Amino acid sequence: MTEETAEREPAAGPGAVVALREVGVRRYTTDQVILDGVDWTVRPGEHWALLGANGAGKTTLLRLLGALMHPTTGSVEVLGSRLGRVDVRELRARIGHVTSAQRVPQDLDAHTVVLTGHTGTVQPLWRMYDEAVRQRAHELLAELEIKELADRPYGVCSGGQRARILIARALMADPALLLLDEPFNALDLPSREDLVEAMHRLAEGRPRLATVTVTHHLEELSPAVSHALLLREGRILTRGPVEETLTGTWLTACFGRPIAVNRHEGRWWAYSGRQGS
Ligand SMILES: Nc1ncnc2c1ncn2[C@@H]1O[C@H](COP(=O)(O)OP(=O)(O)OP(=O)(O)O)[C@@H](O)[C@H]1O
Repeated sequence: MTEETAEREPAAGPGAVVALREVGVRRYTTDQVILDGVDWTVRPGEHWALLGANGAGKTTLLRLLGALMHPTTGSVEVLGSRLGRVDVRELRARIGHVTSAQRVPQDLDAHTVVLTGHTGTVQPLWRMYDEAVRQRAHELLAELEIKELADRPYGVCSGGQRARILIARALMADPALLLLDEPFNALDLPSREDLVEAMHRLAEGRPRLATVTVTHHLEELSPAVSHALLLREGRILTRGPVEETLTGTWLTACFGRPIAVNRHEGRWWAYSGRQGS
């Protein structure tokens, strides 16, 4: 099995949330190839898991989707706008991007952090938040089941609570595309399960929302995850419906060691046997 087994992507057609064609990213300083030949379409209502070993290019791919960088070669279309031909600030405002790189003043309370999602700012712009906007922030906290955190400083919230606050913040713009870069990082088991459940509910309540989640662990995927893209050394190994892509064979190829995969009631788990056993 080689990279060439990733068949060519059919034309995206109108209405695609994301359409990447022959995308390459290269570092000019070192000439390092970070992404190469990436063809990918995400459609409304699809929920993608983005998997690959450390350094495979997952975060870079997510940054392209978030209009935070441009490709070196190929074309990136997000929400109908082609990068390079559009005001990226306007485009970014329509994309929800949850990443640990998000700067959040630690003394802001959770409700205010969510409000900053309305303006896409680090600090609150109070004159921009009317009663309806404030109410919406409360509703999103309630939807993520953290309404009791409204007045709590972000800095004292736990990792799982922060993840949900940042998701609520990202949803303030009512995005058609939600990007999540390792949202489960460092969560304990109950927090992980709460977040998996929250992601599931979110998907069910928003039939046209598309999501892309970078993760290292299949256990973190909600039953709503419909598709997966597996990256290896900057190239797509395989992409498509989870039934076809989240298999022991593909994950073994992706991570370079034997991996067995199981699924039960929509949830996944994976483990690696001893080499050669
Ligand atoms: N700004 C940069 N300057 C130099 N190299 C970079 C830069 N950004 C990414 N890279 C390199 O590109 C490769 C892919 O990085 P990326 O962060 O996209 O991988 P990843 O799959 O998200 O990894 P991880 O699972 O470890 O987070 C790595 O080798 C990384 O060192």
